Amino acid sequence: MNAPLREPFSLRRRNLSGGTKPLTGWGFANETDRLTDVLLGSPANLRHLSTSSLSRKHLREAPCNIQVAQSQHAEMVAAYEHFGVKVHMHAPESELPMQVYARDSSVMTPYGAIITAMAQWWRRGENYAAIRSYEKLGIPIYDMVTAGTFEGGDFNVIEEGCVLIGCGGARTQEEGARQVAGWFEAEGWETRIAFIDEYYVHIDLMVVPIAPKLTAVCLTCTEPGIVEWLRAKGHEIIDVPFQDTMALGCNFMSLGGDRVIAPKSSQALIGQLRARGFEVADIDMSEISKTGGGIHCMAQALRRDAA
Ligand SMILES: NC(=O)NCCC[C@H](N)C(=O)O
Repeated sequence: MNAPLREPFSLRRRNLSGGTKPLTGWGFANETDRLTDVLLGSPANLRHLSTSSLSRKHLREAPCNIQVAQSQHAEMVAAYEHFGVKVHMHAPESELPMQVYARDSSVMTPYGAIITAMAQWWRRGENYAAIRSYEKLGIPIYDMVTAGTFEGGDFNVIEEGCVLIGCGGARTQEEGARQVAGWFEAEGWETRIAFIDEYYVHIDLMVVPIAPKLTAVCLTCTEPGIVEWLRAKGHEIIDVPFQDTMALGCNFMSLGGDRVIAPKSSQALIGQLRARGFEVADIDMSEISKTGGGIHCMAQALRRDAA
């Protein structure tokens, strides 16, 4: 495999009128291409905070055992390494209790990274830490969200040149969603905004790509219009039951090449994937997910190679 080609780091690589050139050494066209490099966050400073209805429920009933959560995260890291994926880590900062959710503070695109605009004050510093991470990695910034808030779990590349943007209001605001959509429309992409209830936090709780034209969706909570749109594009859908979805069971990571890292509790999804011949690394994420996110929320794909 060729080493990523270096291009000078910059804070705005985006061509303002569109037509930005894709990076050569980083990024990806499809969320289902072969993952070679992933950016993760350390759980060293993880705290179980009242961040969403989902995390609050566990705070009330049985708060997260942080040590167990950290060992579950280590198992997830080992799974990436087992599959030959190079793991890059944000430098942990003690002031950032949710840095483990590396999906949200930035978004990797074919043109460079977007620095998002976190909604909750205790996560805002993650955006600055992410700029430092990309500088260290030598990955230029495509642009930074300036119109309201936008979180990376709401940027969902459905297929090459097509993005579904979640907008629940509390995390990603419509202003932020429309700013990002506008950038990608200028690049010639198809964009679609999915308005979701803030209870679900981000769109990647309920819609996650598995393989080309194969997408996991929680049909119970996803707008029928979004499901029809996916089907009209020829996507086959694996339905993830509502209860599993609320336990982050639809929040897994496609590694490409029919390989997936998924939470052990998501038995219906795992059964369907194995029946189709997928290799699934199933990891017990039950403790760490009490803090409100899953495997997809914890990962930012930095590079994927097309088959
Ligand atoms: N993409 C995601 O859904 N991320 C999960 C973030 C969980 C974190 N506790 C939060 O509420 O911000």
